[in-house]
Amino acid sequence: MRLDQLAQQLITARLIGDGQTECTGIEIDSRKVGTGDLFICLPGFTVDGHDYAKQAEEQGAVALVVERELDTQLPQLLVRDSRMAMAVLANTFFDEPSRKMRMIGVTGTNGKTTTTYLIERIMQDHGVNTGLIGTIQMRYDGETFPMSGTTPESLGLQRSLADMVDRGVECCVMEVSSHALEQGRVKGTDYRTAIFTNLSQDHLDYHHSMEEYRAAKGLFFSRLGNALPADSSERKYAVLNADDDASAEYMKVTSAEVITYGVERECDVRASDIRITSTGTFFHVDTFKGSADIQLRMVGKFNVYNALAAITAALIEGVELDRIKQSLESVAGVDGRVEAVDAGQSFAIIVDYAHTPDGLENVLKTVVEFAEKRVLCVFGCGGDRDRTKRPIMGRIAVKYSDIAYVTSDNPRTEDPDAILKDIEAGLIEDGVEKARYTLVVDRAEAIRLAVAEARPGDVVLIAGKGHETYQLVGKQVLDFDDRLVAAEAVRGVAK
Ligand SMILES: CC(=O)N[C@H]1[C@@H](OP(=O)(O)OP(=O)(O)OC[C@H]2O[C@@H](n3ccc(=O)[nH]c3=O)[C@H](O)[C@@H]2O)O[C@H](CO)[C@@H](O)[C@@H]1O[C@H](C)C(=O)N[C@@H](C)C(=O)N[C@H](CCC(=O)O)C(=O)O
Ligand SMILES: Nc1ncnc2c1ncn2[C@@H]1O[C@H](COP(=O)(O)OP(=O)(O)OP(=O)(O)O)[C@@H](O)[C@H]1O
Ligand SMILES: N[C@H](CCC[C@H](N)C(=O)O)C(=O)O
Ligand SMILES: [Mg+2]
Repeated sequence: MRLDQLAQQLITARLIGDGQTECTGIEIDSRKVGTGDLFICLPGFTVDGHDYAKQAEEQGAVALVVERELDTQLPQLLVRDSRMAMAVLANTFFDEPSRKMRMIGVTGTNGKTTTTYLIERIMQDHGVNTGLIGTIQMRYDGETFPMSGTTPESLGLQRSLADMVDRGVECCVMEVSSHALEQGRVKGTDYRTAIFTNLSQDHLDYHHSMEEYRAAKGLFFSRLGNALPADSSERKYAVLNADDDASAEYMKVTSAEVITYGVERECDVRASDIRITSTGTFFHVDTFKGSADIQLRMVGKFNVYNALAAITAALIEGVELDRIKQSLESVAGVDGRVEAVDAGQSFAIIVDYAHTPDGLENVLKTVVEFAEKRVLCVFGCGGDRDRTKRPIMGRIAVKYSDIAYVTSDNPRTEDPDAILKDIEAGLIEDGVEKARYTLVVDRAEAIRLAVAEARPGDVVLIAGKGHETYQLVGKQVLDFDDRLVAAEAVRGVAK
């Protein structure tokens, strides 16, 4: 595509140099630039992409997108915000792929991955070729691709969506994080349905306050339908959790049709008669397309909410309720979410991805319900992330468990001991007795201690890392899988 054609999409951009330049690709990482690429200089959070323009040029870049004019022979497109420009350019370059599929996006603090997996299963079972993008992986057309975060940058996203279209994908269900919304990673992506799961504390390192965090998620609903031409008859849907107070605000800012789901409050898709056991969750659901009894194989009241969100999205897509029921009942679980580890031990071990105060409270409440005896909870808090959630999670862990093993969960560049101390601060403030918890920096050791302590009827809950197969320490990525470490610990104790 010619540079001046791309420039046309940005009315305030200033083109410096030859607009006839043909750009055969777009790139944001100088190390990946190839001949013919347009290199977009992003002022990052750690380094400035403008400093890599020279390297990009040496690797074959033919033009640049910049926020300040650089001293170079290459043609430049001068823009106010290159991250936002990237979203527009990528969407244009890849020919607006989101308009060629049915797009379903899921935002919220917890439950995004689970909800997307449920929707993917229902749509696939219904014969719709469906792609998925989220925390665990991206997958479509029988292939899986690793992910380094939850929602890709706009460039990677549009590239992947275009590939999905080329490979016959008809529907794409994806997680949309608050970081993504705030940074414009999904700008211009045309969603048919936007789902909200819930809002609770997380990421305050990035969003600073709950108000800012709530507003970031609100962008998903206020922008919904904005990409449509005025005369379009295409409908847009905001699927909101009636039991979460933030929904009232999102209802006000969206021009899409609102459909609500929930348990406690009056809503369009409502569950009742919820019964939780150690092997599954039963509920009755009344919808605008009939009623059903559903027996999930997944445990926890929170999974009823995830299922309700998935049911609503699938009803919008025209799937019949009894087909939805069949699909939901066939899902054994999501990788690393309330996943049982069975190494032949006489007590239960559960690995879960709860890494927020609300997530931890929910999973612990669930475990407490079916634990015959004690609950032993191994958990930590991520480094270089929201520090204010640490003492809160500490308090929650001791409130619901008999012994808490406070340990490391991706300390990243922070001092692991200091993170544990931040968690302990909440316990010291509350005067929690020392016998109720222990600080163990080494996560494998913490798991071994919990497993050695466990007796028949107890439950060991290992929270925070779920599907992750690594521990991030400093800049290193070390192999680590809670499920394997727990199974090894059981074998070690048995010896
Ligand atoms: C805070 C944040 O969102 N950071 C993202 C951002 O990093 P950054 O701005 O620091 O990038 P940078 O390293 O400064 O680089 C700036 C530019 O220079 C370029 N560069 C850099 C080095 C070089 O040699 N050559 C070069 O061209 C880079 O490619 C980039 O274009 O852009 C990077 C590249 O796209 C992302 O990988 C990175 O995510 C980091 C890893 C991250 O931790 N993000 C988290 C906070 C995040 O976004 N999480 C949410 C999930 C939240 C949830 O699930 O609840 C997510 O959606 O993933
Ligand atoms: N609807 C929900 N409400 C509250 N907690 C939930 C809900 N669904 C899942 N959880 C808890 O949160 C954890 C993470 O769930 P999931 O991976 O589906 O969320 P996510 O929003 O994708 O997380 P991330 O922001 O890291 O991508 C689960 O392991 C579970 O403990
Ligand atoms: N999407 C979340 C995942 C947290 C997972 C947890 N294991 C941690 O590293 O804190 C984040 O990037 O903040
Ligand atoms: Mg996720």
